Amino acid sequence: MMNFDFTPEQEMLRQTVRKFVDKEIMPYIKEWDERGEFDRNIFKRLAELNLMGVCIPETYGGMGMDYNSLAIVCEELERGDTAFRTAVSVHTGLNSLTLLQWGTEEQKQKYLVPQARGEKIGAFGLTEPNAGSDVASIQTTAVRDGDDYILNGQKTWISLADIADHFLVFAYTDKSKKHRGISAFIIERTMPGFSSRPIKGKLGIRSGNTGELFFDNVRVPKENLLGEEGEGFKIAMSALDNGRFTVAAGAVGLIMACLEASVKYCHERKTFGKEIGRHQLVQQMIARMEAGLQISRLLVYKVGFLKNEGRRCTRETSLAKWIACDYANQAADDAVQIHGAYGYSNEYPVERYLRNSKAPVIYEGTREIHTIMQAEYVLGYRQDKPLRKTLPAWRPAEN
Ligand SMILES: CCCCCCCC(=O)SCCNC(=O)CCNC(=O)[C@H](O)C(C)(C)COP(=O)(O)OP(=O)(O)OC[C@H]1O[C@@H](n2cnc3c(N)ncnc32)[C@H](O)[C@@H]1OP(=O)(O)O
Repeated sequence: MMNFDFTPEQEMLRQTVRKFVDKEIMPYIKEWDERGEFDRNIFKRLAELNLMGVCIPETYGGMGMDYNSLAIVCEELERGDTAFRTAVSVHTGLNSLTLLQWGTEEQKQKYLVPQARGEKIGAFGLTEPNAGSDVASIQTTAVRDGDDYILNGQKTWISLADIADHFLVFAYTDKSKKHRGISAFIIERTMPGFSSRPIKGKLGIRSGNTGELFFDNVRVPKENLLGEEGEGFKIAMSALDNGRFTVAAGAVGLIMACLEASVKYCHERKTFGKEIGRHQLVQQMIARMEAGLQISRLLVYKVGFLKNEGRRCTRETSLAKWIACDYANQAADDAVQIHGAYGYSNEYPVERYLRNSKAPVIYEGTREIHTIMQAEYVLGYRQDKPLRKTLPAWRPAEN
């Protein structure tokens, strides 16, 4: 059965996040963006609003809502700013859901529960200076030493690098096995030999924290191996399935923001004796934004639906991520164009939208990676195999 209605709980959730964004992000975002600093208080507030583990089961400290509720949170947050949605994507999408899927009961109790409650922040360390799209090229190593592993290497472009308490980190335990020799580890910031530093001078998502991680003989107990040795590549990819879903949902929010600002400006600004909204080439841009919004939303909620059913949806997620981020990038470009010269200044928010819209087209699989994946699926070169551990289907809480 298909149902496009939101539940009263989902509507309430949307209103909660929207109110939070309007009151606690919008008035300050220009200043945070200019300063290029992440406001740590945001996480505290998100935790107070129970938004740090929306779709994590209540038994693990979350709200127990469905996967589309997470999409709603991401949409509304990115309507405020891409950086804050990115933070939630990393904390919940890439980290917490991966712990839920692959973690042992002990790991869930120790790491997932405090993350879902918002007491601790989680992040994800995969990309390296010489390994972005080509994940199997990572050089970080983890060598077994008694009951521990010794990690050495470096990660870059890590969201929340200087903020997170826990990181999922990917390293080779056996280089000879190629991608099947990568393993996943839970690393704590306090482990000796771990350090981080911020990356400065970003085009966009300036109010977010992005940085590098360094592992200098970090001793990690074997209990912190996530999944089995050699399962790291699959764990990273399944984490990206969750992360990309939230990125796509966020892109929907960015299109909403572009439309909101553009519609307002279309009614305010007059040229040739009429509101600019009356000019057909401006209308074309507005129509393209609306089409992008509706198409992207359908793709995102379909992924949420499949996730609720407990079905693997790598293919659908990749499509949603690619299309929604491309539309958001186009919508931001159109929004600046509609605002003309004013769109080029930070007097209006649309220049920030354009700068921000570029990151999601690059991170969590570039536009090019997703284009290739889609072609490979259609041509029959790529098939999704069943996984040893799957993300649990969503079940409504019993009263
Ligand atoms: C802009 C400023 C901020 C920048 C921030 C940057 C930080 C980030 O974005 S974080 C991560 C970004 N990185 C990515 O998104 C990586 C992009 N690359 C990919 O997605 C993949 O490597 C991709 C699609 C190219 C495929 O790689 P490829 O080497 O062909 O692997 P592939 O053959 O498909 O799969 C290898 C194995 O993994 C399994 N696998 C593939 N996908 C999945 C999945 N989704 N779930 C589980 N297992 C999977 C396969 O079944 C296969 O298993 P087996 O070993 O049993 O055969």
